[in-house]
Amino acid sequence: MNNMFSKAAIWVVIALVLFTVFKQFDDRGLSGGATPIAYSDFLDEVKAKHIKEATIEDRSIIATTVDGKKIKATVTNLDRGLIGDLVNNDVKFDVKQPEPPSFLSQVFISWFPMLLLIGVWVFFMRQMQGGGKGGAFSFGKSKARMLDENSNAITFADVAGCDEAKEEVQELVDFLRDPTKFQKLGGRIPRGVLMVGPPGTGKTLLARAIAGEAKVPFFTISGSDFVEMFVGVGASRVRDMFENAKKHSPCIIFIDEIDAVGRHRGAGMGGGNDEREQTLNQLLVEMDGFEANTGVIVIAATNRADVLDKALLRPGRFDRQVIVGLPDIRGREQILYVHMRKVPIAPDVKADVLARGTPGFSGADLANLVNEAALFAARRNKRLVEMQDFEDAKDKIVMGPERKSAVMREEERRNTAYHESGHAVVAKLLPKADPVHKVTIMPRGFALGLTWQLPEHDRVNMYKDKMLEEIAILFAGRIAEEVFMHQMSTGASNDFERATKLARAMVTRYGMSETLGTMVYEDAEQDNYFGRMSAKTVSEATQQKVDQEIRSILDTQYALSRRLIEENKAKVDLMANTLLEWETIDADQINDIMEGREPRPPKSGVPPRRTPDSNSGGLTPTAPAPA
Ligand SMILES: Nc1ncnc2c1ncn2[C@@H]1O[C@H](COP(=O)(O)OP(=O)(O)OP(=O)(O)O)[C@@H](O)[C@H]1O
Ligand SMILES: [Zn+2]
Repeated sequence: MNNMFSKAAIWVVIALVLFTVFKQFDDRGLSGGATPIAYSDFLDEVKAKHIKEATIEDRSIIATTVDGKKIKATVTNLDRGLIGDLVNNDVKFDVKQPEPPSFLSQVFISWFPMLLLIGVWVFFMRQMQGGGKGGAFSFGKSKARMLDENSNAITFADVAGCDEAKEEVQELVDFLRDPTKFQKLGGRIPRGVLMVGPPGTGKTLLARAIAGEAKVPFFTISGSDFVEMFVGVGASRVRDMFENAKKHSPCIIFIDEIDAVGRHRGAGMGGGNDEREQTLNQLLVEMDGFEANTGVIVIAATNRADVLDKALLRPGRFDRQVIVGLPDIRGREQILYVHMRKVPIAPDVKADVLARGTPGFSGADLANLVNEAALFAARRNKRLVEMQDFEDAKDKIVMGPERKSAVMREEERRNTAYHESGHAVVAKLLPKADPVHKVTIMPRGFALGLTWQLPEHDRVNMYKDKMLEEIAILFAGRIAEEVFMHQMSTGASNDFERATKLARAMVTRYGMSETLGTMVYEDAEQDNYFGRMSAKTVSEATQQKVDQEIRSILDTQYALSRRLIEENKAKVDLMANTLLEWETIDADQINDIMEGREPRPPKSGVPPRRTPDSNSGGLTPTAPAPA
């Protein structure tokens, strides 16, 4: 935007210069070449009879001396004696009417402000319409940078440690390679993919790798480039970018930091940001306007999906999410290998040891680690980068101010490890619970860790026993924290909320309560003009009974869960310590632990697909929508 101001400023300066030049020409002529002197000196000259002739014009008097010099002075009409002096001293003089300003400068003076206004107006109109192609008015042009298929050499081999994400985007590659073939087979292609993950986890890298694998052009732009001070610029940039992309299809448009434009609308009370809203609307319009065969895929990256406008996430827009989380221990090892290829590494360097010592590091941090280590080695005049250099680089990064908050604090990791172990052990012990498939303490979204259970059958009905067990499993995380860490974290609040909802649904919807019977005590919530309200269909007394019943379900399950944790302390402890070491453990290791054996080391490989759930302190299957 500075750009635009400086351009406007240049025009103003040019106009002013022209103006003064005209003015100069005007002043020339008569007085040209005369030496200005003080009025008193002029009077002295007159009295000394040095003046031959004089011309009085408006406020100035121009005179020629006897020796032919030209002088001028400013007169004042206070001096009523001037004419007398001139006559008495034999000066030949003349009085002239002030000359009207020249035609040119007259026009200029009267029209200049008008012209300026018109100029400014045209300027804004042009960029509002986004028509400002080329020339000085290119603000509406897209700022997207294009990498064509030849200059983008990134492939999946450069992206390490996020196999799940790679697997999820493989389909996009297949589509981009040959869109028409894909369509003949009836594949439904997502137009928009949202990559969600913390900073530096390789979202940009992965998007580039998709383009690289498919050998298609890659357009990249940051959400903040759209948000300009002037209304309409962002929208026209979006339009321009899509036009451009369609010409190069099949291709990828990558929008980094989509939250800069995509925050839900009307969030800022009192007007909000019109510009951003317009830009967002334009983006939605463009995405809706794609024909299915356009062959343009829009990939957007954000580290917070929760702040995005819901309209962006609707079908046909960014309806697919790919989670790019922080790498776990295996992932970190692989990322280190990728970056170590670029520097000469001494044989004593152990990537697996480094991976273990860098919990919470993102891909970008690890790339930085290798880089810093190489710098240490260079400063020490070594030919190869040794383990010591890596250790020093790691200390530097961990100690560095920018990393302190991001590297998971040890205390928090321990807490998460016990929390997740609690969920997992109780889930393993309860007969009807779904098998525990994987446990991790890698933070993802808002969750510090996750426990995955895979349902054996598709879930149609939830039976009462199973629901009760589920409540016990939900409680187990917090209980384990209490028992082992003697503290309670906020990570469990979501677990509690879900447990309560489940219990409430059992009593009021599914009629599973013995004391209250099978009557349904709650109407479905209704949407009315004032928002959501549930119609009251039960009496105060019944309502109290309902609350009591919910309370009693929760209490019983809490007690059950607590007993199981207390009786199986050794297992919870072993699992937590295994998690602290490996960060993610799978079904085999979990079984080892439950049978009291030392868990086998993890095998690397692609874990099965999962559904991301970003708002829980641990994922256990959700009940059939107790809204
Ligand atoms: N999974 C990975 N494998 C290899 N290198 C990685 C990986 N993740 C990150 N890196 C390194 O970190 C650098 C920065 O990553 P990138 O810009 O893709 O992160 P990002 O998720 O887009 O971050 P941001 O949210 O800050 O834009 C990459 O250029 C690469 O060198
Ligand atoms: Zn939990």
